[in-house]
Amino acid sequence: MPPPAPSRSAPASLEARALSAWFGRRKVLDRVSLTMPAATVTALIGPSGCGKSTFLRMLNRMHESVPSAKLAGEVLLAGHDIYEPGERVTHTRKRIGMVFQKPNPFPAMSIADNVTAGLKLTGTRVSRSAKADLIERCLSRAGLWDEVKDRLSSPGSALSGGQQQRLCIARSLAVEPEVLLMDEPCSALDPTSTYRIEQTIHELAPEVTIVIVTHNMQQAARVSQQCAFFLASQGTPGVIVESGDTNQIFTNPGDERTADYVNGRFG
Ligand SMILES: Nc1ncnc2c1ncn2[C@@H]1O[C@H](COP(=O)(O)OP(=O)(O)OP(=O)(O)O)[C@@H](O)[C@H]1O
Repeated sequence: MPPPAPSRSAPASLEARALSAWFGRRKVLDRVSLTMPAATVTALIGPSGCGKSTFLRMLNRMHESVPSAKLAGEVLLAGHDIYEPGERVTHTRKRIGMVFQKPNPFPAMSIADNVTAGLKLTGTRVSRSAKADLIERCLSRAGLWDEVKDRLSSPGSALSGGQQQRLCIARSLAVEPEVLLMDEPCSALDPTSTYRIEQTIHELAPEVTIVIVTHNMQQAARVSQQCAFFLASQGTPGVIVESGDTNQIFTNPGDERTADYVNGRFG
């Protein structure tokens, strides 16, 4: 059994207000607004190139790390704009974690050290005695503890792709984020590993607000409570055509383009 220590952070709401994005002079998103309620899973869906990843990367200030990138608009985390002057990027990234498409554990670092790797980067102090508990708790929350508890000092590279992705989730959880962003976290994984990650998302959802980009419509339907459909038609910047309850988006969407996309008629 994992240690009983509860999560120190509570899930927070996230709200994008009129977010626009540019790469150089090219505008790729136009005034996109979306509320992502606390403790829910929001799936971002839409054809390739419509701006889903760019939108996701603006939610924790990763977009601005691209030299040519610009943005306008606001992102409210629990009501406060993360882009307000004086807001520190490291503080935002601690509160809003990210899991990428390709699992990226530190290959030579042990499984245990991978879990705690983010603590130093974000300036989070944990006593030596609390560290072991934290490692067990995060690996348990990421659904990996039972598979690795007897080999915590093995390198991260010794794990399968799906296990590596769950290790990355554990690493994100170690700094107790209030929101977890996931950019196609299963696209490099086999169906069994995908199923295991989806289970992990289900288990985490009450404790962490999750926003996930996925190309897999079945996955969006399985894991999310809310869905936003992005589209960029004929070279115009991406917009959200429709967002709302996942069940409604899949069974009774309000826009014909949404119906065509979720039914596989394009994209
Ligand atoms: N670093 C970059 N420099 C220049 N243009 C970029 C960069 N990253 C993305 N773009 C462009 O911005 C637009 C949106 O890309 P983005 O990756 O956000 O779309 P997406 O919907 O996530 O696509 P996919 O589903 O294929 O991952 C695309 O036209 C893309 O070519």
